[in-house]
Amino acid sequence: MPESATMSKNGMITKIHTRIRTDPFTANYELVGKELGRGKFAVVKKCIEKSTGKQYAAKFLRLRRKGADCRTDILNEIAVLESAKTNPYVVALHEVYETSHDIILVLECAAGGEIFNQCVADNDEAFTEQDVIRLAKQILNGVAFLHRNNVVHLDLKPQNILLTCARPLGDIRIVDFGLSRRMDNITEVREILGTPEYVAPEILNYEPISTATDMWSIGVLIYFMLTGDSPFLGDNKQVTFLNISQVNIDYSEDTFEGISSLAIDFIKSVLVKDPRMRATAEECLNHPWLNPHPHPHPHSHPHLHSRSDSSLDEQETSQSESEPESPAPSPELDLMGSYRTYPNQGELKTGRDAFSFGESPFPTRPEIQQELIC
Ligand SMILES: Nc1ncnc2c1ncn2[C@@H]1O[C@H](COP(=O)(O)OP(=O)(O)OP(=O)(O)O)[C@@H](O)[C@H]1O
Repeated sequence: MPESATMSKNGMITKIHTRIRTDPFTANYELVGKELGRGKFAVVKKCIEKSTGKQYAAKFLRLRRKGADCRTDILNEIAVLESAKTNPYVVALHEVYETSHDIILVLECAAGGEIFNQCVADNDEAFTEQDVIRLAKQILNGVAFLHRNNVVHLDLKPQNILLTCARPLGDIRIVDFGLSRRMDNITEVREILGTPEYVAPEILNYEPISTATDMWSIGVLIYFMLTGDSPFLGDNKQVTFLNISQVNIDYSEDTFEGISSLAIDFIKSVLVKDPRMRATAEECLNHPWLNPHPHPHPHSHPHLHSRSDSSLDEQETSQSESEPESPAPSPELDLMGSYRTYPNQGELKTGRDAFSFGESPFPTRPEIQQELIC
């Protein structure tokens, strides 16, 4: 029986099609190994389906959080996973169980773990720029799919981008749709959501959230994947928020040593304060950085150690084979119908001139500090 509730609250979808099983989870699955991870309200454990011997990740979501019933939030997470089931880069939902305390999402197991680990790894464990290009295309493919379906993720960060395999480097899977929202069910979302380092300026300014909010997080994510540095991270949350609010970014040659100027240009196209001026996921997929270049950058970067077994597929296209119905738009045409051009490498600016304190006022609303989900 499909779940019957259909009401939406603040962009949440609660109509789901997956049957919620109430027979014992442990009758059908065996928990194995240690935890795969945990978040604020969930623990994720590896399990084996007894009937098939297949490995999955069981996400145990507490039904009550801080004394409140969170069933609606969990149904929303399930509904978003269902809506993206044809996209290969969104983690697949296999089954759902309910116990007296938890709802258990049986998910495809992304055995390679979080990309975070490789972002901060040294030398031979770290991503090459070619790795980042391949993985960025996959992330954007998944996010473009969500955005075409009017879904915003709102918590894109390296802990929520997993790998099917770490070595050899596999493919990405986007996880954790706990904060995701449907944009067409609401006129505006004015909630404070996300993780401090990755939140967009409009969130700090208490302005409406849109698909562009995810694009900001993608800019932060790609910066981190390329350099190993979190671009806005300060010594404390206030400094981090100030850096975000003023778009204080280090594009210096030191930080980007050996990284192509096209990569910097890509990041600059999304780390733009005005959400309306940010490149969309589709535009990003058409950015020259992500499309084969006849003269690859010859230098290496200390963080971006070259990997002989890199699984880069230069031929990988921006659109997944599973989405033939969605042809890529013209590279220059954005959703507003206006034209966006990508600057040549020669026009790119690098250096610390991006650092300027005191231009735009930092939001002082006390509730922003309080409400931010950290
Ligand atoms: N399908 C999966 N395969 C392997 N590991 C997973 C899977 N899903 C989640 N994990 C691991 O568990 C961690 C927590 O999962 P997830 O982010 O979905 O939980 P959460 O409680 O919703 O997190 P948050 O508190 O950030 O909202 C992930 O960062 C990841 O390391």
